[in-house]
Amino acid sequence: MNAPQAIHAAEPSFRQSVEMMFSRAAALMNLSPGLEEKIRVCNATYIVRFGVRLRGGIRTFTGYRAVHSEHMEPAKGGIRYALSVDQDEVEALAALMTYKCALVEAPFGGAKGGLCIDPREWTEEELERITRRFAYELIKRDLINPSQNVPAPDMGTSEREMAWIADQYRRMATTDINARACVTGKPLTQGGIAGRTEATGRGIQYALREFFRHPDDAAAAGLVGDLSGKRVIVQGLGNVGYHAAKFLSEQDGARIVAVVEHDGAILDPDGVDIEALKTHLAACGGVRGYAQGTFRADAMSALEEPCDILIPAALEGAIHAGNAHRIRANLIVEAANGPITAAADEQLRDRGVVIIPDLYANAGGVTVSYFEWVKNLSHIRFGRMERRREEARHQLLVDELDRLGGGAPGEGLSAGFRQNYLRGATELELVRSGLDDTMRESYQAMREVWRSRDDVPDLRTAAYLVAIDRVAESYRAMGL
Ligand SMILES: NC(=O)c1ccc[n+]([C@@H]2O[C@H](COP(=O)([O-])OP(=O)(O)OC[C@H]3O[C@@H](n4cnc5c(N)ncnc54)[C@H](O)[C@@H]3O)[C@@H](O)[C@H]2O)c1
Repeated sequence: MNAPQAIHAAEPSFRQSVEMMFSRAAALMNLSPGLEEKIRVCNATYIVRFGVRLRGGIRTFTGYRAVHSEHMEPAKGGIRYALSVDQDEVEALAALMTYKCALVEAPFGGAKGGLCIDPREWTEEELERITRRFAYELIKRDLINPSQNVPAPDMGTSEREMAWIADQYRRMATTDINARACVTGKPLTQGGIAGRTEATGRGIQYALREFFRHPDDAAAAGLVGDLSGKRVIVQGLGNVGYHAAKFLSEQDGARIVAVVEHDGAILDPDGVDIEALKTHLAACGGVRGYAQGTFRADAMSALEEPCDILIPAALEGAIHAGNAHRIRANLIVEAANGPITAAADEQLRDRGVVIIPDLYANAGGVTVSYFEWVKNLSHIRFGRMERRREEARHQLLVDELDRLGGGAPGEGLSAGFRQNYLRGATELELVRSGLDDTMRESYQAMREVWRSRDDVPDLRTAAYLVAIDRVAESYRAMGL
């Protein structure tokens, strides 16, 4: 993985940037200073250095697991493999997980982990040994545990690493009947759920559809109509960027006019063929050499091309004080975590660019992870099954989802999800409808605050207000 080129040298760190966004919203609330600080700071970060015997001798790696909040347990958040990983980064990402889960009402605290490693340097067999060793360190300290701390994939990791982690946990916690729920984003054969791999990109699609269902919101960005024909630039054709670009171009008629990757950008005003480029990327390790469109070696400058919608889906700090004034998109959807620094955020807002914030935009992953976790804990298939025999257990699962969602039976699930569940939809249909409902409802909650309060300047502040209020309420209710 490339070291990030982002976060402008003169700007605050990623964690400070998240804290600034938090504080901007908190200033509009009546939190006691003590409670505000309690919510803002990261509870604990575990740092481990471990050696693994690999080709060329013993290599030492540094890994992290930050737990930002435990107002609900388990704490939830991905594990990242990248050279950018450090304490500041995992704490920023863990904080975002707290607020994200609160916004989409996934009943979790916030966590994040990472290993400072370039996964491309190692063979699959070596990566398995490194991953199992890292998992061992975290499992020993209950930093991977179905009821306390549940990782998922993030940048540089996928269902493959999650399967190794789940297996490592199963071997170490042999009597834990809920072992499969120790990690989400697993392969289907290992207790995963249909639609998890695509979930974050799918969530971006649902978020954008919901945005364009509100002509006033689109107008605020100077846009009309729906997604059809909109020019889109995507940065990062990994899990999130690929699925978002694929769904938007194949199902909504959007035109992907540029894809920005670590080794350059492909520009094509007629629309990049996402499948073909993805195949090239997988085979060649980059976009250089792709036959269609125009290749540009200065990848970052491609973010500044004119477009309707910019989707940064790679690293934090991609849009910073040094390039924000050159961004020509009307609407930016933060598929990555923290792709816009606090300083750039203000510049863009002053210029009338609308930003759909990370807390909301990329919450599809954790939403479907929540479904997977519940499926693992309930030990029944999630979706179509033999109705009569399973009916009672179905009802139990529906009630349990309601309860975990914070409501009495019948209150916590949206009507669409409940209806699909009870008609015996397939797992994939169920996951997609549950995700769609979540993205719609969370948008409404955020929008309501944005539109109803003069002192709330943008969707990001609104998202933080909703999230902080829910976390504060949880702390107030349980006592500190
Ligand atoms: N995977 C998820 O479910 C999920 C959920 C929520 C948020 N996110 C966030 O989305 C972002 C991407 O995660 P992912 O899972 O898609 O990662 P990934 O590892 O699958 O893909 C990242 C992509 O970005 C590219 N990239 C790396 N450096 C780059 C650079 N300098 N310029 C342009 N492209 C570059 C990589 O080549 C790769 O194609 C991260 O910020 C992550 O935290 C991921």
